[in-house]
Amino acid sequence: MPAVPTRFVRAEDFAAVAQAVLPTDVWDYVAGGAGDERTVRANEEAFHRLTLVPRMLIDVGTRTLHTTALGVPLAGPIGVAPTSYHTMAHPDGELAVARAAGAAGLLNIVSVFSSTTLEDVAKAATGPLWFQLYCLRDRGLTRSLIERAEAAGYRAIVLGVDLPVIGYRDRDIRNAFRLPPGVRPVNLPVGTEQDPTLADLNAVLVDPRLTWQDVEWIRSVTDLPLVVKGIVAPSDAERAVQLGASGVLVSNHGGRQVDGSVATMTALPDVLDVVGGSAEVYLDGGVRRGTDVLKAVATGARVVFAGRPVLWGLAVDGESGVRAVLDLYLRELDLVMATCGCPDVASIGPHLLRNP
Ligand SMILES: Cc1cc2nc3c(=O)[nH]c(=O)nc-3n(C[C@H](O)[C@H](O)[C@H](O)COP(=O)(O)O)c2cc1C
Ligand SMILES: CC(C)CC(=O)C(=O)O
Repeated sequence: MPAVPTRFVRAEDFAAVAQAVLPTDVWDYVAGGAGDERTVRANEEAFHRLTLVPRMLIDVGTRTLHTTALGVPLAGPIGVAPTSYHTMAHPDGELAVARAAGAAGLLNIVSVFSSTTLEDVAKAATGPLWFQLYCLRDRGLTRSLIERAEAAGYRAIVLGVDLPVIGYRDRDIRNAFRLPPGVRPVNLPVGTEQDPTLADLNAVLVDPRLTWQDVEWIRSVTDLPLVVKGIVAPSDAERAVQLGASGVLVSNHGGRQVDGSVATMTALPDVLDVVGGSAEVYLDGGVRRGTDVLKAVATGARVVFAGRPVLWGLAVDGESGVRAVLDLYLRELDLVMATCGCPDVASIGPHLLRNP
């Protein structure tokens, strides 16, 4: 692994520099959440509340972080959460993120609201990709996106179910946030002439009438494995798995949808109790440190994902900035595994948690 540049010793060191280089409204869009941003903070605080009980005198001379997600080999149990419109943060946008994730050997979930076509992202990628879909009002278009993702080599469909509408985001409302010039949802047939707010643009495209029947429909139109993203209720997780989901991504959208929503690390154990035996369970929200990754994996998450930190790295230095952020997670995880007595991911378990 490359040496850590001393200026950036933790993922959050990238945030301050990203804030300085991004226009204020773009920074607010990335950093912000719904309402008072209590859930944005709660996601991180839930990690802080969990304490570890490291184990000693276990041979950790040879360590591996390798794991799999739905059979896909990965260099570690940390991946890139889907986030929209990467060219807002850096001109190389999604291509830089795909190259960095591929070089690190980590899973990259690409948003349907990418500012580079899903085909171009797939061409640039050297590692595994999953495609995150919102079900659109136009079902023909929704289906064609799934077919395009299949043809381009994406290995799973990640259906986002927590965004029937964009949440009440104070910062974006104050800024009347619009996409910057030249940044467009290029996977979708949206004209370049309009200039609506992001929330209005979204309302035209995404279907707020989505129900479980539509999950069944999406399941039926693809052979790719289905992951349902945006679930915190165990009963929702159960239903998703009953309808054929291979994985559940426990997420509150980084606190961007429902202020006051339960923190994802608080929700995770209950979801695992219900579906942990029959599906893979992933988590995102507030993962900032290798210790956070360890705590989520110890609780039972297969892979965890980072959203904002990847955008910080992208804004700071394109592909190498993203690579540096991902390497920090891997480096921190490697060291915390060693110091907790875990030579591999399989040996990370609930015995490491004080109050699992
Ligand atoms: C700027 C931004 C854009 C996002 N866009 C999407 C998106 O297009 N699709 C999606 O499923 N989730 C989206 N998310 C949510 C992330 O996938 C993820 O759930 C969240 O960022 C994880 O929390 P973290 O940022 O604390 O790591 C977005 C998040 C941010 C910060
Ligand atoms: C374009 C938006 C719907 C992307 C998103 O999910 C978000 O901003 O949280």
